[in-house]
Amino acid sequence: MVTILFVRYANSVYHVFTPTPVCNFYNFDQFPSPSSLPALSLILFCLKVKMRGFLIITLPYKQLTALIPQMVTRACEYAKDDLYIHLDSASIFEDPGKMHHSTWPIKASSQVIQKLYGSFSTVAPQLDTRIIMSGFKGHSIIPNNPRLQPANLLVDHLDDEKLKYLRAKYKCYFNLKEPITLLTDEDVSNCSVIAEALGGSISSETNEKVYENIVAGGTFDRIHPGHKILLAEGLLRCRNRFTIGMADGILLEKKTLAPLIEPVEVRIENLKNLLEDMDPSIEFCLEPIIDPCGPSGKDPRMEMIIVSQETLRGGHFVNKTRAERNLNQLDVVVIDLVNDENRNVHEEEKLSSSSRRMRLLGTCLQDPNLSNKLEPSPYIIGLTGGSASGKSSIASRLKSFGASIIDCDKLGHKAYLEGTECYSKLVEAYGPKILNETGEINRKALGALVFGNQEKLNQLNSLVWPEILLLLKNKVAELKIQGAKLVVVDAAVLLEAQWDLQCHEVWVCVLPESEAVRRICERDGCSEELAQQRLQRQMRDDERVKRAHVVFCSLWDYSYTTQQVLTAWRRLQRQGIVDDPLVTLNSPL
Ligand SMILES: CC(=O)SCCNC(=O)CCNC(=O)[C@H](O)C(C)(C)COP(=O)(O)OP(=O)(O)OC[C@H]1O[C@@H](n2cnc3c(N)ncnc32)[C@H](O)[C@@H]1OP(=O)(O)O
Repeated sequence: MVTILFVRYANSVYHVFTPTPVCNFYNFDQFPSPSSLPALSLILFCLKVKMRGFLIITLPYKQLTALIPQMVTRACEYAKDDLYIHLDSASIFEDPGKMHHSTWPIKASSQVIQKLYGSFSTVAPQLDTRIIMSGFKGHSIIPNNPRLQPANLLVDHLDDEKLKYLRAKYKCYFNLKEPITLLTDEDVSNCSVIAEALGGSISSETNEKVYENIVAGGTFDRIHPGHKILLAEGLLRCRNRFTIGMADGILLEKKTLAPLIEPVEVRIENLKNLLEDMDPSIEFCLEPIIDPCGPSGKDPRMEMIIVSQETLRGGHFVNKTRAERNLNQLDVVVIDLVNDENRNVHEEEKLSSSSRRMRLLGTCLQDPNLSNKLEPSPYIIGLTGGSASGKSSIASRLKSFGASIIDCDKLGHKAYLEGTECYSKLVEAYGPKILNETGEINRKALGALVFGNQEKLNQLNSLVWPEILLLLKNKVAELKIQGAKLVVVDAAVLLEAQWDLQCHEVWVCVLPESEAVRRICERDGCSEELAQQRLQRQMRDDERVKRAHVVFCSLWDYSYTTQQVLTAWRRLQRQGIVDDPLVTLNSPL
C-alpha cells in the first residue's frame, strides 16, 4: 500500500509517495523551495522526519493502571519513532493541593512509570518513549525544550471540564494541533470496575524518602525501558544532583558482544539527552568509570545509590568500600527487572542491552560506501574477521544463497606458485628455509617464521598483498563478464590491507577471544599460546566493528548464525542488489 505524505511549501501542496506509513501534514516553511530540489532528496528528507508524539495522561491513578495496555496500543498508532509522556499528577492523584516535593507518592508514581514503560516496550519495542518527570514533581510547566514540539498531541481521555483545564494548562500545545483522545467514555466506565477488582490502591508501606544527591552506575548501552525505569525512580527521589558512572574499559570486557557497545562518549551523550528531557531541574554528572565503584566510592555528599536486582551486589560493594574509607553509608534502592516479552530463545529473560546488541547482528549499521569510485556492479562485499571467527562458514552460506565468493587465501596460494614474481621475492627475502623438498613454498614454515615476529609479518604482507590484490581485481572482472551481481571477497586481513576501499560494504565476523582461542587449538591442534599470538597479530574486533556495515557472530547455534546472514541477505534483496526471493532458513547450505 502506498501512503501519501503531504509536504506544504508556502501556498502550494506537494504530494510525495513514500513506502512508510506516514499520515501527517508537515509544514516545511523553512525548507528551500522544492522546485530547486531533485524529487529524490525531497523524499529522503521526508522519510527522515520523525513522528514526534506527545501524550498527556490525566486519568485518576486507579483507572489509569487498568487502562494502560489499551491506551498504549492506541498511542502506538500515532507515534512511530518517539513519544514524550507527561503525567498530569495533579489530576492523576486527585490531590492537586498536595503536589509538592515532600509528598510525592513515590511508590504509586513508580508503579505507573514501570507499567507504562513495560507496556510500551511490549507493544512497540522500537518506539523511544520518555516520561517527563515534571508532572510528578509538581512542576506545572512543561520545560521549554525544542525536542518536545510534538507532531501529534495525544490525551488519554477528555471530557469538557478536563478539556478546559488542559487548554488553560498546556495552551502552547493546543496551538499546534487538537488533541487525539485515546480512550472512549465506555473504556473508562468499564475499567473502574476492573481497577477496583485489581485493588489498584496506593501503597504507603515503602520508603518514600527523597534525597539531595544520588548515584547510579552501569553501561547504559542502547538505552531500553529497563534503564528508563531505573532512571525515573532515581529522578523521583532526587532533589539536586544525580551522578552516573558509565562503565568503560576493562568493565566491558566480559559483556556479550562487547565490540558492539557504543563508545562511552556516545553513551554519555545519549543518556544526558534523555535525562535532560526527563527532568531538566536536576544537575547530572555523567563520567566514565573503569573500577566497580567510580564516584560512588569517594563522594561524601552522596546519600543514596539506585541499583537493579542484578546489580544489588555492586551496591553492597560500594557501601563496603565507603565503610573502609570512613564515608557515610548509602541507602540502597532496588529496582525490579523488567521481562522482555519480545525476546528470542538466545536472549536474556529481562530487557537487556545484550539482547539489543544481538538484534543488530546481520542488520545494516552504517550507510554503504558509495564514495569509493567503484563501479556499481558487481556489488562487492568484503567479508573479514579474526582467526576462527566463522568467516568461511558464513561465506559458504552466502554462496548457497547465490553470491560469488572469492577466497583470498586461495589467491594467496596462487601467488606463491613456483615461477611467479612473488615466489622469487619470498625466497630472496627469507631464504630456502621456507621451501619444502620439492621447491614449493612451505606455508606452515613461512607461517611459523612470520606469525611470531611482527616485522617479518609486515614484510611478508608488503610483498604478497599487491600480488593478491592484482589477482583479486582480475577475478572480479572475470565474474562481472559472467554476469555476477554480488561478489563476496573473503579476506582475513581485509581491513589491515585497506581493501575496504575496494568494497561497497564490509561485513565483519566477531568472536570473543576465549572462544577463538578454543576453536583455533581444536582445529589446528596448536597450543593456547600460539593461538593467542596469532590473534594478537590481527586487528581487535572493536576496531573492525567501527568500519563494519554488517556484523555477525557465530557464538550461538548454527541456525542463529544463518538467521543473521538471512537478515543481511534480505536487505540486499530489498535494495535490488540480489534477486533471489526464495532464500529461506531451509535453503541448502
Ligand atoms: C588482505 C588479505 O586478507 S589476503 C588473505 C590473507 N593472506 C595474507 O595476508 C597473506 C599472508 N599470509 C599468508 O601467506 C599465509 O597466511 C601464511 C603463509 C603466513 C600461513 O599460511 P597457512 O599456514 O596456510 O595459514 P592460513 O593462510 O590458513 O592462515 C592462518 C591464519 O592466519 C591468519 N592470517 C593469514 N594471513 C595473515 C596476515 N597477513 N596477518 C595476520 N594474520 C593472518 C588468518 O586469519 C588465518 O586464520 P583463519 O584461517 O582462521 O582465518
